[in-house]
Amino acid sequence: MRGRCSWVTWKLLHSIKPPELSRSCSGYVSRVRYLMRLKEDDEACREALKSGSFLLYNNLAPLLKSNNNIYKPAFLKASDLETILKKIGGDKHIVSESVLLGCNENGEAQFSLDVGDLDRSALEQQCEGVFVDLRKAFFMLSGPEAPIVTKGQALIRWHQTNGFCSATGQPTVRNQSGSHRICHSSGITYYPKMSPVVIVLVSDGSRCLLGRQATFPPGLYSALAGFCDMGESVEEALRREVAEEVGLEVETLRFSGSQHWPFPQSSFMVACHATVNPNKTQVSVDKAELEDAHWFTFEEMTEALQLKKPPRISKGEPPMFWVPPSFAIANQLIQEWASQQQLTRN
Ligand SMILES: NC(=O)c1ccc[n+]([C@@H]2O[C@H](COP(=O)([O-])OP(=O)(O)OC[C@H]3O[C@@H](n4cnc5c(N)ncnc54)[C@H](O)[C@@H]3O)[C@@H](O)[C@H]2O)c1
Ligand SMILES: [Mg+2]
Repeated sequence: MRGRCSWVTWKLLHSIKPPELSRSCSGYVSRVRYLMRLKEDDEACREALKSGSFLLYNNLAPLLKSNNNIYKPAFLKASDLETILKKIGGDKHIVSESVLLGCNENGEAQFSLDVGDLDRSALEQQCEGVFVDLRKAFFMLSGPEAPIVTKGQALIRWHQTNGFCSATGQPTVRNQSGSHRICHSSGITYYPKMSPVVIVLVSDGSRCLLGRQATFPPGLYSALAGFCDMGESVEEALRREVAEEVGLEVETLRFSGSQHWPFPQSSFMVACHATVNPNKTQVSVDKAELEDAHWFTFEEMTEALQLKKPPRISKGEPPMFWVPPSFAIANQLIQEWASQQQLTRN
């Protein structure tokens, strides 16, 4: 039986108008509710495709546009996309393969679309943009724009790799927004997935601990990170990862923030600060996981934070120490630690 509360909710959902028409809600609330509707209502989403904007990808590389060397994601209006597809001989129906990304400040739906089957350079020319590998794109985009670009890539990748039901082997079918896929044979609904990862900056009070994997670029050290095991809490995963990777026991931990991380598959990074007993700081590195880990001083960290790009490698010289750039949550942890140290030193 439908209770009063759910009936009211149902009425609300079905009377939602695009944000610009709904004056009673704050901009944010009306945008969220509009998106909520587009996610589940195929007809409304098909309608939004006609007036939305599109971020194109070529084999997962996003299209960026430069204005005076400032790069931005190159969102195209629906009508412009149609014109461009016509010019390069692309099928206009591929637009329906777009995945719903979000809703911009003007209340327009945003979509991501991989056009890997079309002529890359013809598209770049028509769109006056360039397809850039996502890792490189991170260095070219300003902070606030990076998340929508990674979200678009993550959703496209998820659809590309979830075309079949893992129980029956039958094809799965997406809804219009791409918010889920269903196997009609088993009835299983699949939703885009992220793996939870803890990332932790360990401090002994005056130094912080960073590690590097053998696959990292030369000289790069980062906060310790690890995937959560099934059934673990964030706190348990964090204690375990620190013990496994560097042989230390965490005494306290404090939540800092979180981030979606697209590499290599989508992870949900939960970032924390942790402390160890300053008398028990002897590191024993698990060489299967890390190539090296050691304690860094405040001065070393401050210097590394000044570098805004990966340093050049000079032949014969040892690689210069650097830390993840500002788009990585590891950088946020390091910045916070350095500010805290600065306060205690003043
Ligand atoms: N955004 C950032 O600032 C930042 C910084 C550091 C690391 N990271 C990311 O954190 C993630 C985890 O770090 P890590 O590599 O040290 O983890 P880790 O220490 O758990 O070691 C990785 C290993 O864990 C195993 N594993 C267990 N569950 C897994 C799963 N769901 N997916 C993949 N492998 C799984 C695999 O054997 C893999 O080789 C990496 O993807 C890395 O890119 C992000
Ligand atoms: Mg690790």
